[in-house]
Amino acid sequence: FEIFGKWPTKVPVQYLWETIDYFKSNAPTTDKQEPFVLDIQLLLADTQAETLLQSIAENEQFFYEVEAPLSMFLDTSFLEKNLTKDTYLDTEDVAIIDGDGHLVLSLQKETYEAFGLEGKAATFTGNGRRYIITIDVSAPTFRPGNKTFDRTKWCLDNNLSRSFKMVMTRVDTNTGASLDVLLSNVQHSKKPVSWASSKMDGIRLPNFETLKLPEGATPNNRWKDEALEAYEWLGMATLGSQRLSVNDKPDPFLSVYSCPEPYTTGSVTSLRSAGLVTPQYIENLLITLRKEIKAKQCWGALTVWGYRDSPIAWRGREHGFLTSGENDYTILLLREEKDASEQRAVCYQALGVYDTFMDPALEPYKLQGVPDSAYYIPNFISAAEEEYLISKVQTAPAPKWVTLKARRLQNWGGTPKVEDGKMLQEPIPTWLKEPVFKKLQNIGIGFGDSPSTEPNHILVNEYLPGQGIMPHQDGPLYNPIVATVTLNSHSILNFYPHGVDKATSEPEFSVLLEPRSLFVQTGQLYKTYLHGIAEVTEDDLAERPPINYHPIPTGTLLPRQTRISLTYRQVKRAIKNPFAKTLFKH
Ligand SMILES: O=C(O)CCC(=O)C(=O)O
Ligand SMILES: [Fe+2]
Repeated sequence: FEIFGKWPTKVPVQYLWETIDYFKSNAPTTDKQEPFVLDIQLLLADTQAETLLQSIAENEQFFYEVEAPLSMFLDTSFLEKNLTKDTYLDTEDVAIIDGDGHLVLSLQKETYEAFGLEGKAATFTGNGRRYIITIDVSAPTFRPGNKTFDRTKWCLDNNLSRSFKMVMTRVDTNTGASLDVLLSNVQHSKKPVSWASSKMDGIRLPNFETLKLPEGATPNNRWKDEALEAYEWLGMATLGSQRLSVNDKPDPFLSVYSCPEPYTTGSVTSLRSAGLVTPQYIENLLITLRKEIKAKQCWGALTVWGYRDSPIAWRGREHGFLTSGENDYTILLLREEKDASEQRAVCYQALGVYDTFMDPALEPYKLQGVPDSAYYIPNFISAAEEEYLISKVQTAPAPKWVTLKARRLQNWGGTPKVEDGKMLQEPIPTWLKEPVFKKLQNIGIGFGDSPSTEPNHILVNEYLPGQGIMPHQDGPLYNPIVATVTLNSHSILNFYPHGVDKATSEPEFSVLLEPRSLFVQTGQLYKTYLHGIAEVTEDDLAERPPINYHPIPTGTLLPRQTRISLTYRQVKRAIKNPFAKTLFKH
C-alpha cells in the first residue's frame, strides 16, 4: 500500500497497488467511499463495448430532482419508508443524509445563528463562516415525542423552512436496483441516469504493462512515476484530448506531452454518465467492466467524480466546501491473461487541498468521542527500537540539552524562532528518522500538504517523575499535526477546550500514553484544544479514566518513571541551508 503526494497541481494523489481476486465480486471496494457521486466515466481500450452498454441498459437507475423543505426528512412516514439507504444534497446551505442515516447540515454563519441547534465550526472554512450540524435521524428513538426530535422539527419548521433543491436516490442494497422514494407531498421529478458513449480512434494507446509488479513487490519510485504518467494519460483520454492522436503535431513550445511507452496505435471507448448514482451501482459497473476486459484482453478504467459541494468526502470526513473540492477516484484495471485467476489494478484517489486524508489502515486506531482527530497506536515501535532510541537520546552531546524548570529537551532539525516561526533547517540524524519516519509513512501519516510529507522537526522531551508540561497549544508554527512516540514510562496527556482557566479547570478528557506507543493529534483537536501533563509522580487511572482504555480496574495507580517523548512535526517556514552539511555534523 503506497501513498504519493507531490502532484503538480497541489492535489494530493494517493494510489495503491492491489492484486484483486477476480472472483471476489466486491474488490476493489467502492463501498462507503464517496456516496454522493456526480459522474462516472468508463474507458475501455477497445472499440466494442456491447456487454457494458447492455449491462448499463439492463440496470437502469433513477434519481429524483426534488424541491422541498428539510422538515420532509422528519415526516414519520418518510423516515420509516426511506431511511438509511437514501441520499440528498444541495448547495450553499447544504444538507445531506448519508447512507447511515445521518442528516448533516453545513450552514453558513447567518443561517446557523438563526437556526437554533448546536453544531461545530467547519474545519475548512476559516473564521467560523460555516457550521456543521449532524443529526442521527436513523436512531429508533428519534421519533415524535422525543426531545431532540421535537426540537429539530421545530427548528426546521420555523427557522429553516425554505425549500432546498436536492437530488435523491434509493437502492436495494442487495441488487443495486433503484427504488422509488416516498415523495408524495413534495415537488419532484424522476430521471434516469443517462449515459453518453464516444470513441477515439487512431490514438497512442499505452498498454500499461509496466505497472504490473511481481507479487509482494513494493512499488519503487520508478513505478510511482509510471503510475502517475498513466493517470495523466487517463485524464487526457477522459477529456478526449487531441494530444493523444497519432496525427497530432503540437507546437513543441506549447505542448510537451508524450505518451507513456510502450504504446500502440489503437482506440478507446468512453462511456460517461450523468445523474446521481450509488456506490452499489458503481460496484456493479466495476464487475461488468472486469468481465469485459477479461473477455477482450484489454485494460479498462473507471473514474468517479464526487459532488464538489458535498459536506462530506471520503468515509464521511468533512469536505472542503468550494475550495478545490476534489473527491474523485480512478481504478485502472490492467490487462490480464485469459486464464489469470487475479485481476490487478491501480487505484488513484484525489483529494482537495483542504480535505483530510488518513490511510484507512489508521481507522481502527482513531479515538472515538473526542474532537476530530486523535489516533493512538500501542506498540508502534518494538522494545529493541525503544532501547536504541533511549540510548541515542541519552548519549546526545551535552549542549543539545535545553534544561527547563520542569523538563529537559532537545531540538532536532533546527530551532524554530518564536518571533517569526522561521527555522533554519538542519539535517535530522538517521537514528531519529529510522525506523519512525518509515513507520509513519507506511501507516499513512503525512505532515504537510500531501500524505507523504515527512516531519522536518523533532522535539525530544525528558520528564522525571513529578515533572510535566503546562496546558498549551502547539500553535501555528507547525502544520496542524503532531505525532508523539513515548519511551520508557507512561504518561497521561490531558486535554482542555480553549478559553478555560488553565490553572484550575479539570481536563475534558485524558489519553494514556504507554511506552512504545504512538499518539497523533490533528485537525480540530490540534487547533481548538490545549494539552498538558500534570506534575505528579503517579497517575490514578480510576479517578479519571483515560478515553483510550476501558474499563479501568478501580484503584489502579501507575507510578511514573522517567519518560522520554519524541514529537514529530513539520515546521511551516523551514529554510534550507545550503551549507548545512558542512556546518552541522551528526
Ligand atoms: O511529551 C509530550 O507527550 C507532550 C509534549 C508537548 O506537548 C510538546 O512538546 O509540545
Ligand atoms: Fe505540545
